[in-house]
Amino acid sequence: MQAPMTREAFEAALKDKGRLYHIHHPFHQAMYQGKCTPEQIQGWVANRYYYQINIPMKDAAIMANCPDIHTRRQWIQRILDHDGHESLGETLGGIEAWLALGEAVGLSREEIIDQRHVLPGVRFAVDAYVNFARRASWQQAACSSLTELFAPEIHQSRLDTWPQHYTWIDQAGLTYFRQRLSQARRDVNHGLEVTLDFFDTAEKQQQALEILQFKLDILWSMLDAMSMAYEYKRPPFHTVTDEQVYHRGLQL
Ligand SMILES: O=C(O)c1cc(C(=O)O)c2c(n1)C(=O)C(=O)c1cc(C(=O)O)[nH]c1-2
Repeated sequence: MQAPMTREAFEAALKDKGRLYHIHHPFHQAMYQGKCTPEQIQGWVANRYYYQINIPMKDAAIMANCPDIHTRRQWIQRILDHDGHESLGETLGGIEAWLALGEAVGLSREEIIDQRHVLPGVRFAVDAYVNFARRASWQQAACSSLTELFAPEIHQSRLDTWPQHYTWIDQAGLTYFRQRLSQARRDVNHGLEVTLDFFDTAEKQQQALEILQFKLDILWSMLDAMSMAYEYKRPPFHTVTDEQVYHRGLQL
């Protein structure tokens, strides 16, 4: 039987996955180089809204599968961060902050909330994440959140480059990215502890790396769908119609 990696080597192997983070996707690279059109930025914000609103449902699914009171007491903070709560004081709930970002880039709240711009490929990728969290053990689902190891850098790159490249965007709208810097660091410390404790055999460690890859695939696939629509001008059904005919989520 193969010996497990040491805790340090396992952590390093997880962090090495950062090479495949969506910060390296051409859509994001163009964004940081100031090459995105207003339509592309708007498309990205409208589509990412679907990710934002599903994160608290994903976290609620993790909590529903978690019998440990101590973990739940900590995990619930993630839901409050996104949904907003009086205890957060001046801090805006993440979903509300994302809507403010949407307005800052020229979208109406209505067109964000009704999901008319959400591409099917983005929807399927995000849904795969939520469904995974429903089916997996809470430790496996916690592991899938570890892309947040790499998220502070991506939020910072928006704060560093947007004001200079996209002067048409009201800077007050960037609050979401500022708030996530500290929230992501706190979340990931907890997620990492859970992962390093739970995945304690060579086999389990490989599974953890595969779970993290699954999540990296989700993030990359979302941007692939956005590239097709907003960069290559090939949104779904473009050979047939100019209308955004795609469904807005089935309420079953
Ligand atoms: O803007 C980004 O590129 C980005 C990436 C990720 C991520 O790596 O999953 C998250 C976020 N943002 C984010 O804002 C966020 O709240 C968040 C929660 C989670 C998660 O998996 O629980 N990921 C992310």
